[in-house]
Amino acid sequence: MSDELDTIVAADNDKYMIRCENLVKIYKTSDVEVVALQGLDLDVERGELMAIVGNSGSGKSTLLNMLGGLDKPSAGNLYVDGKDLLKFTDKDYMEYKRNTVGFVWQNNARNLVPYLTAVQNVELPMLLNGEHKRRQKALELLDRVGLLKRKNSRLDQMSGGEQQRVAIAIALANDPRLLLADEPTGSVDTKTSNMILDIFKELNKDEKITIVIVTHDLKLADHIDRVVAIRDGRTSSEIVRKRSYVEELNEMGDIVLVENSEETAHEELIVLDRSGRLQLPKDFMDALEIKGGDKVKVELDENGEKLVLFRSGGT
Ligand SMILES: Nc1ncnc2c1ncn2[C@@H]1O[C@H](COP(=O)(O)OP(=O)(O)OP(=O)(O)O)[C@@H](O)[C@H]1O
Repeated sequence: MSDELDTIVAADNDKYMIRCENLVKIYKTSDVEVVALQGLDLDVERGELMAIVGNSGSGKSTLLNMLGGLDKPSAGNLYVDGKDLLKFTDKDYMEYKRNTVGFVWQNNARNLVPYLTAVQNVELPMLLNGEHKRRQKALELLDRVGLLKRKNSRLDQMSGGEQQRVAIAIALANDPRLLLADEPTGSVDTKTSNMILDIFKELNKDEKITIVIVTHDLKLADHIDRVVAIRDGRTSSEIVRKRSYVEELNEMGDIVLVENSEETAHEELIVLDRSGRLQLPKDFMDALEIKGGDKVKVELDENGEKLVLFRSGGT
């Protein structure tokens, strides 16, 4: 690649917090190979708060593990914060996990030490990083997740939702630019789930942290501007929250017409991959009574504006 092209590509990659191009992950066990990601494309802009949804086994956790630097892709390109993860050495990965990315797991046992207090739990990663002023920062982080009053409670004396908020404080201890959350509301009630989402929204707005949430919780996804669906290890569709007219007016001027406008609509879009391939949503396939491997006919309508798809043999 020429120096000039190199610079352009680097600048382009730098615009995004995450760029996945044709990302492939193959797990090899003694006798089988599982293709968990089969050429996934995904761009996430800096400062975005977005969600990834998909059925069990579609590759969500695999993707999150790649983004978190916990596992290496088998092929494709993966840039996070302008860094090319496929070129990472073990040392680069260690620094990346220490400085760039924070992780909130669904399973608290992975985040937390039950016999330590909330504040001790938050201090722990800073201790490992040799950070000074740990206590003060840990208290600030607990305050940010609304748990300052519970600072001296042992984790096993706290509810699941409170533990999850401590887990968020821990994930923030290294000032990550990217926060990854795997089913963060998986085991909590609706009220707690809303509270956790509010914390993410505040962090995203105030601290400009890019946040990627993997979730099965469609109610949670309803409150997020961009939701990307993964099917069979590929990006299949994208749901974008359309801003309401009232919301746009609210943002334009100093007259607040409506305090809290929830009247927004979501629009589902199918994502074309970089080669122009698309994955049809399952309900469309069911409606046309077609399945994978069938042949279909694709035509443009008379104005050349719309794509029309026919079942093979149909008209
Ligand atoms: N370490 C591994 N070794 C072998 N196969 C794996 C491994 N991890 C994941 N897989 C396989 O890769 C595919 C994608 O799994 P993944 O866990 O990413 O899906 P998921 O969408 O996160 O599912 P869930 O919602 O159930 O967590 C599955 O077929 C799974 O069995």
